[in-house]
Amino acid sequence: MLPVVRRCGETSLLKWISQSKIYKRTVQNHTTSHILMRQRRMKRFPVFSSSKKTIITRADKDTTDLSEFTTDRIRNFCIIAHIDHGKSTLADRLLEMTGAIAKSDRNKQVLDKLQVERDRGITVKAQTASLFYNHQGQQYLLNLIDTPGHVDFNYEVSRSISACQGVLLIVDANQGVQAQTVANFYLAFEAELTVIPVINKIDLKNADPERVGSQIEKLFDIPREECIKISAKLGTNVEKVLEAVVDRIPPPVARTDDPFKALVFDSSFNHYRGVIANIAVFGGQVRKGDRIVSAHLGKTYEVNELGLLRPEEHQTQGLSAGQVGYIIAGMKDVKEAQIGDTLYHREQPVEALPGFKPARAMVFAGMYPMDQSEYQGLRSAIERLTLNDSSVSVQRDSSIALGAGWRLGFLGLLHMEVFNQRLEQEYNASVIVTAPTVPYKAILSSAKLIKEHGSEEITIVNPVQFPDRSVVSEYLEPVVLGTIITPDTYTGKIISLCLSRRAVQKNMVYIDDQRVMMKYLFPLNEIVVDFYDLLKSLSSGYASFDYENAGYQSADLIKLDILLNGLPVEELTTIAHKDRAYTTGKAMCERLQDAIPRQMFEIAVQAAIGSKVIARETIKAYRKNVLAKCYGGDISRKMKLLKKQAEGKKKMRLIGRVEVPKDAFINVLKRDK
Ligand SMILES: Nc1nc2c(ncn2[C@@H]2O[C@H](COP(=O)(O)OP(=O)(O)OP(=O)(O)O)[C@@H](O)[C@H]2O)c(=O)[nH]1
Repeated sequence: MLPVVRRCGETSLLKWISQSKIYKRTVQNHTTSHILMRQRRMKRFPVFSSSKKTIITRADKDTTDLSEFTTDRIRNFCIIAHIDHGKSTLADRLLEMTGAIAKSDRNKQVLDKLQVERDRGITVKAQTASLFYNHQGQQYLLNLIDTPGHVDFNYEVSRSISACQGVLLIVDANQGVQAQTVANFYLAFEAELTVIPVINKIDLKNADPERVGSQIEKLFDIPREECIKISAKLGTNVEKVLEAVVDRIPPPVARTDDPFKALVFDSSFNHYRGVIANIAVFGGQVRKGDRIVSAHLGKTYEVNELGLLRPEEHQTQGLSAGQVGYIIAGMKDVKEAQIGDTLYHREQPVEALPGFKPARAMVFAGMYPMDQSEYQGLRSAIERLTLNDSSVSVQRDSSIALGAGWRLGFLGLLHMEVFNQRLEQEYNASVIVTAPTVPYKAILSSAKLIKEHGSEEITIVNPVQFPDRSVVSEYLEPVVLGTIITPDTYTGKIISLCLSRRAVQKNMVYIDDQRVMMKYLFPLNEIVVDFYDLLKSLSSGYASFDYENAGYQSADLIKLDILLNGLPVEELTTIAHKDRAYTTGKAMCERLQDAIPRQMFEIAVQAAIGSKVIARETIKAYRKNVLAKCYGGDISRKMKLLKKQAEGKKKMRLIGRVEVPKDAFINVLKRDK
């Protein structure tokens, strides 16, 4: 079916937005003019005068007393944007201008602290930094949270938003509004935060801030005059951003004379100091030596240390209502101070804050230690890392080939890779990761099974547990609503790509005279592995993509078994759409053929649906005589070679008589899509 393309003016675009799912979910009782009204209520902002003198000071380093910062002198905000639009660069510049970091640290992206962030050049973890800023003779405490841009780390953005009253929405002056700009805007909008649009990279040759300003006006109903045009790299107009933060973002609503109440919005584990919790104080105050309780476990702790993050830890005498900082209270176990927990004074219990909605895993994979003797070490590494990344779900699992391990749920494939890399870099733990799968569902028809599971509907996160067709009335696959924004020259190619992924077009509109926004309903399985890379390469990097959950749809699914000489290999079992069964099966057989060394007998590698074989490769017989290498009669050399061969065999998994090297086997698993 041919897509309907509309060039639309503001009214039709707004109409379209109002019909879209994201909009409905977000603003059921609002109209876009509410954004305007809300922004106008904060109407202390319209004039930006570059002649306004800004005095920037550095706070006293060691004896910081925050008592002068009553809530009206505090602003909490986060920086949100599409990937690479310059969040971290702007954050650096703000830190530099307010004296939190030295000028010599320019462009070092100090808030990207993790090794994985520096290696990949992306932010994966939200980072907090407190700035002292003198505006019109008044000293302000600004708490900034720099957030990741990639869709896989959206959970970080939504958590950060809960500690803020406003956001800086950064848009690249050349690329314009992109898919994650839209998604992040709605996250802020849903939380009723003040949005300050900032058009960045105006120094670029192809920058077109006017066009971007009109996109922002059309899509978000924010008057274009409210956009601040900056170059974070060169520092141009960044001062205006600081002024706008103070003028436009409302102070937090919190009272110092209420009982102490704080939300743990982030948490990490330090080997020597235990749990370090990042908190937003919603009421009252807390000081060193206070006895506080964690609502989650009901345990009492003594506050050993607290302070601001600037972005390094900077001890203070206390933290009070509206402030954001860190706290260390002798929590030694990762189960303490969970993200979303509420802290309060032992003598003044309060009702717990609502916390966070758990993240919904999009991709599941098995994770196993390389050797079972490393199981305990890996368990504690996973526990500590999930404290810092609470969007990962963990369930114990075991496999015949790989032993005891876990089934982990991630928000996407990049998230899975980053978690794996962090395990290696931060905990020195090397792991085996199995093929990723999306969470399918089945509606059971067998009364016996329904009784066993306690419900008609089951979720399948491990392909081995895929129930047979004979006991199922319907299989369901997860679907997502994808947003693609692209220059219109690439629409033809992108539509073909989407159709090849079983996607159904929902909408297509022009957001300006060259750029198109398309909405497609995708089976999640079709985009999880390589869709984003393909989209980028066929649009020369210009198209952007974001998606949100859109529930489940009925699907013709099958379980695909891989057999070695007739015996099924449990770990290679996958769930596939019926139309994809042959290509997936054939590709896996071919890879397995390459991965298994020849043995003394012929090996049949087969892909099968039930008892029906759909693809086959053969590994020819071969005799590997290690001793043939030994001419002469050196017995010690012969023994060494035999020992080496025996050690090699230990790393083999036996399937029937077939020896499969463990690592080769995993390589097949990893690339089964
Ligand atoms: N020319 C120019 N380049 C900029 C400007 N701001 C940022 N950049 C560059 O854009 C790239 C991305 O900047 P980042 O600050 O890492 O972007 P980000 O939004 O934090 O990226 P993620 O955290 O990965 O989403 C870097 O190469 C920056 O040097 C600017 O004002 N002008």
